[in-house]
Amino acid sequence: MRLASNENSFANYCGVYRQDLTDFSDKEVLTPEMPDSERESSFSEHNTDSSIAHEDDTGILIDNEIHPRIEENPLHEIAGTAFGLGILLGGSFGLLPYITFKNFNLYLIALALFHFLEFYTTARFNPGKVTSQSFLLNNGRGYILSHILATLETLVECIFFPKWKSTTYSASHKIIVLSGIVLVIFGQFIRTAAMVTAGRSFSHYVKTKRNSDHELITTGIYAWSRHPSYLGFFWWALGTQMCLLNIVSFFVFLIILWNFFHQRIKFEEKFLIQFFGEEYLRYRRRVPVGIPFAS
Ligand SMILES: C[S@@+](CC[C@H](N)C(=O)[O-])C[C@H]1O[C@@H](n2cnc3c(N)ncnc32)[C@H](O)[C@@H]1O
Repeated sequence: MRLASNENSFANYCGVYRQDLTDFSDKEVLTPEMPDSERESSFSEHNTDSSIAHEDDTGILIDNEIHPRIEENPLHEIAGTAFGLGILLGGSFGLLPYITFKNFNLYLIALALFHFLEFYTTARFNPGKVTSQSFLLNNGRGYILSHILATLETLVECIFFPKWKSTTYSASHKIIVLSGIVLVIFGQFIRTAAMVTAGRSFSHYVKTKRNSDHELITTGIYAWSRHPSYLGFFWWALGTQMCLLNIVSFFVFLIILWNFFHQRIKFEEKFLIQFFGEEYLRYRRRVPVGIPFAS
């Protein structure tokens, strides 16, 4: 007999509202990687029970730890989003020869790839939790505003300070851009590796109740950093701004992200200590986060 989880019941996404990170109420918080997006689902009583059998109309028992729930995965929406990201990726590649400041194309490629991989990795390694929201495009106002700021800064500086955005870089420009590209690749790798390693223990929500399939992960990339997906996102985001030579956005991203992850880690670890007790405390003493001075 197969088991089903209602963790991602459709209702979870219907009542999204903001929550202070210090409010440790009996809810689950969406994992947006930027501030202003501390939303949580109005989880119902189903939210942590992964051992409820679920029968479909034909009487077949469905294991929702393994199979995505169709009502949370509108296929037309997923196909449309994937198509849009593909167009962004392909268009940015295709226009490379025609754009003077090619770094912007690289930024769009990194962005398209990041959001595609969020969904793909969840679908592949954590299918019971995949939903159309797993692209993480709806990652909060702060996230969207930050990328709008980055795009505006790029445009404004391309128009008014073309030398700063020149493609014939000075040595310092070259070092900044190359370091940015390395950070984007490194950050994406760490982020995806974390999602693959954590598998079903990973969720785009901070769990405030332990699921039956939630195990403490301390191996692989989690042996090096205890919050590798946050670490990866942090460096990825800063890397994009270095690649764009965006000074203002770089510092805005740095301040916002550092504050956010500092708070988020404290919040998340309170629950991890509740779930895993001494085992987590020992792990916390042994393994650093990797984001400088964060928790
Ligand atoms: C978006 S994931 C982020 C995981 C981790 N903070 C990271 O950066 O890789 C959030 C969920 O992962 C869970 N989590 C965090 N660290 C974990 C670990 N070492 N083992 C298992 N689950 C973990 C938390 O309970 C939370 O529900």
